[in-house]
Amino acid sequence: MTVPVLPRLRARTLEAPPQPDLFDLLPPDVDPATVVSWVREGDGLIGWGRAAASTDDGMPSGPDRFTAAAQWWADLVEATDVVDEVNLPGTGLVAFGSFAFSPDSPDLGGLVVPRVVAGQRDGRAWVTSIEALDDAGQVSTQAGRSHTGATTVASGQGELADGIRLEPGAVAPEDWPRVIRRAIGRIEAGEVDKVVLARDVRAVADSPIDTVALLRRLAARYAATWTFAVDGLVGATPEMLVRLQEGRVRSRVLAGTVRRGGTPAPSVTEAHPELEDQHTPDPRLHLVSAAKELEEHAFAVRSVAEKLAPHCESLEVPEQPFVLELPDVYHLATDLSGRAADDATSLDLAAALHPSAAVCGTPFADAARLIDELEGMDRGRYAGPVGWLDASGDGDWGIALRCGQLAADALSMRLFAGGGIVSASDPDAELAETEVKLAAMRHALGLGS
Ligand SMILES: C=C(O[C@H]1C=CC=C(C(=O)O)[C@@H]1O)C(=O)O
Repeated sequence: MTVPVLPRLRARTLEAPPQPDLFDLLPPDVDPATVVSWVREGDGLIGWGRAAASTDDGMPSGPDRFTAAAQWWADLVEATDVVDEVNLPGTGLVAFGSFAFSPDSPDLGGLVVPRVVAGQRDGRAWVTSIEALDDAGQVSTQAGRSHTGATTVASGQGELADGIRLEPGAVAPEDWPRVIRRAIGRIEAGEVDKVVLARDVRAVADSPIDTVALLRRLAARYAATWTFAVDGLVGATPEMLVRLQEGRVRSRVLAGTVRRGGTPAPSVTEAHPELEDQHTPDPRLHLVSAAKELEEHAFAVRSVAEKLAPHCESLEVPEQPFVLELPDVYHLATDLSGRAADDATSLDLAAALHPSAAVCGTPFADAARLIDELEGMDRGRYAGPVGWLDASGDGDWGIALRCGQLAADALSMRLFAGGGIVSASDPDAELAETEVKLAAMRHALGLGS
């Protein structure tokens, strides 16, 4: 057995002036492959450089990927000297992470600690520099070369590669309705109640695709989502798997989608009196009244509530969903909140919740098997947890949706989109739903929405 030798780190957090745009702090010569992000409506965390990564230390694979990363983090926290003048969630030592959807994926993901993290929330801002120490407890020469000048305004960034084109992924779009029909057959045969199926599309470029350009475009158009980047996985997710901050637990569950501008059904529920004008061609009407959408949503909420409840002393689960408005789609959404009852970290909670019915299905083991059989691809870290945690265990973990995975040479990117399939699903509408969910990444790549 190889015992990983952890680096000794020193993390120092200082208060800093708030920034109109966190991405402006990225140094002009930043290595885009190291850029990490978790930003929503201007607040959040970004980072660059690499002080440590769980994958550098030989993490075990498969179902152990979360516990192995959690242990690595606990050991690293123990071995790090921290000076924190701000003391908020996200200050001091922070790791960003993303994890594979499936334990069988070759790309299992893990945690990464940047050299510099800049953060802001509610008018307070800070910069944390993280340096490796040598045996004598001095900053090592290599770490000394890291970027700490977080007030440098980045210039010359944000250029998109020319000539980006889209190519079919594992399943061609015209074949997708046939895959959905097979899934519906299996649902009707009683194998599963719901399965979430996803497809990929390849974006190919003539010159490297710039992570920072993608982030800036996503943050500008999808400000109400969490704009993320970890190890080349870049996107803007509207779904918060779990947030743990100062003992408070929250989760935003999404399931049930309609295109903005789609045709509504002519009925309404009491939960949305503002939609009572039945002559308004409002697609939200369809969302709040269609049995298919409500059923799909209820599956997803139940799966999160059941897994969160053992970790909470109280958990509020609203009876009715609300409609979340995004630039391209409306979603049915439910926000759950509670008080933590144990010492589970945000990463432990994310591991307990993954995979939720919003990305897998119910019952989950059968749905996972069906995904494997029908999708014909490895999801990689799409639909897995993505986010950050600090030394106290507080953190945010979203579900990696509306995203793409950059290839190591940055000359191509796999884009992903999926949807929940229940017995009442319409195969052609499901294809259209994946197309509209791909709009975020098409926009980020400068291909229109
Ligand atoms: C699987 C995806 O969306 C999930 C999240 C929100 C709504 C969903 C739906 O309505 O099917 C999906 O469960 C995706 O965006 O790739």
